[in-house]
Amino acid sequence: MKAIQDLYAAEYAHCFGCGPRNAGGHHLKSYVDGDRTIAHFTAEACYSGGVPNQLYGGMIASLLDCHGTASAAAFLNQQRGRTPELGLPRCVTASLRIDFKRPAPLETQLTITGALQSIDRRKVWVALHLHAGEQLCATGEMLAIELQEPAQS
Ligand SMILES: CCCCCCCCCCCCCCCC(=O)SCCNC(=O)CCNC(=O)[C@H](O)C(C)(C)COP(=O)(O)OP(=O)(O)OC[C@H]1O[C@@H](n2cnc3c(N)ncnc32)[C@H](O)[C@@H]1OP(=O)(O)O
Repeated sequence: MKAIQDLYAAEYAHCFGCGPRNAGGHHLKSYVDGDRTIAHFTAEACYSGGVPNQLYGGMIASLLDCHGTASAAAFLNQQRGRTPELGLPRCVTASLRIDFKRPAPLETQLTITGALQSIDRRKVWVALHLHAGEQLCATGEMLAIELQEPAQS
């Protein structure tokens, strides 16, 4: 199965967190998994927060950010009855609220999931969870917005 990010058009595939065409990026890969989305990521030791073996919060935000917009694009596609191969809507983050519940460990596989909360035209609300094993480390609530097509001249 292809990752959602691998279906982004080439000109929109440069995101630092998940763009396949960003050689220096993190290349997060998100997948549709039934009625939710899922991604896995293992952070190297250099992404430490101030406390030993604690992942930097900005990296947690990055993971939720990229997984959330990919999820929003997939959920919009599903609502419209389109298959991803026909192209994905271009969704960006308008707002992202994060609760840091427990420290997330370094060099350990993390699991990020997304669930659709609601869709109102171009606006998609996604609930996000980040786990290390059974431990819930962070939750997020995202509003992603589909970009409008540029006006034709
Ligand atoms: C051309 C280049 C394209 C590139 C496309 C690539 C896409 C595929 C690759 C994705 C790769 C992964 C990406 C990782 C995730 C990021 O990191 S994305 C980067 C971080 N995010 C940004 O830079 C977004 C910056 N903000 C914006 O560009 C604009 O504010 C937005 C979000 C596009 C919205 O602008 P707009 O289209 O003019 O929409 P606007 O009319 O202001 O608002 C529409 C509706 O949303 C509501 N709304 C807007 N903002 C908010 C908010 N913050 N809170 C609540 N409601 C809001 C409005 O009230 C309005 O509601 P209604 O009146 O319709 O009920």
